[in-house]
Amino acid sequence: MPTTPALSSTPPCAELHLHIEGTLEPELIFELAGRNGITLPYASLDELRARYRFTDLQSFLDLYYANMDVLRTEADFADMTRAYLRRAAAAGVRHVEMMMDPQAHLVRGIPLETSVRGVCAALAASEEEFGISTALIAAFLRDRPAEEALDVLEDLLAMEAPIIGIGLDSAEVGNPPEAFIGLYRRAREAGLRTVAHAGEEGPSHYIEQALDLLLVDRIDHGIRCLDDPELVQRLVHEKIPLTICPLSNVRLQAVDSLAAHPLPQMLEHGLNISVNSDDPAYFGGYADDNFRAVQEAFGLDRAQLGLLAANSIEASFAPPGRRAELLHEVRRWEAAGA
Ligand code: HPA
Ligand SMILES: [Zn+2]
Repeated sequence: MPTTPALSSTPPCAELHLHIEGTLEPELIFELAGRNGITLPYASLDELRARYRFTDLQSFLDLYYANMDVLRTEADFADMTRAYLRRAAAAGVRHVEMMMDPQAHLVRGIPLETSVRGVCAALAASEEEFGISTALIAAFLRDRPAEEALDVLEDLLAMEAPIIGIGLDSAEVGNPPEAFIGLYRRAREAGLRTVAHAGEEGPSHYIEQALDLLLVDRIDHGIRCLDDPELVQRLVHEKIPLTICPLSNVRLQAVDSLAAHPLPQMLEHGLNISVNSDDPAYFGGYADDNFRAVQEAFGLDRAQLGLLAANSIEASFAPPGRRAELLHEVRRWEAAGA
């Protein structure tokens, strides 16, 4: 008798909250350091891995920015991106909207062209190589001056960088969205989509600011919305997608434990939430690991996992035809388990 292929236990999905620099695995850090003649401040993989214990967002960002130093050439950026796409394909990711942090490279003396061209070279081959459709989001660092962000956006537009939108990331508390109104206005004028991290560590009113002042299409994280029931109702009513990163929230101690993660309440409220990996090399897993973690922690059934996956596709900026195709794949996945 022919054997039927094993059904994947996690659904096909779109990954909407992914920092490409956060996919730099320890092995690749050492490989790129060797290739570029860089002496790392760690003698071994184990010594590096021992640093992956975080107490909050900043403790992670310190290591995240330090490790980026190994990214020097277009090929380095392309290799990192290709490694992510390969792993994401195995995780069931069928479409990715990837953030990159151009400023984090510019401040190290890496030209915009180098980082953007390197990432884009891998993205351009992604559909054919991995079956993953892609879009690129330029994320701006909220702990650096807004004028600098605007200059970088102008440079990205001038070089016709193939970006679909902009985002806002880095240290949240004390860096509210309001400083970036001009940046987001310019992005909208240029026809770009907009997202922003809000309510990861920062208060719920940063989420309101991102909506009211930056007019974002999506909120990255947003878990702190539960502190404000009226805001939750608004997010439901206005169908604002929130890109949730469960393992990230645990590792950065934004929640006390996975069991204490608000994902079930968010589903119950009817929020459009999706499951994402954020910085998978640092937080203990890719999209499939995040799906498995919440499935086990909350006993989610196939329909609930399918809903999370369908949310990710509906919240994506993929063209309607691609969205329809991917939603069909999710329905097939759901039905295969019935
Ligand atoms: O999880 C994150 N939060 C904020 N900024 C970031 N930049 C990379 N990852 C993150
Ligand atoms: Zn993030």
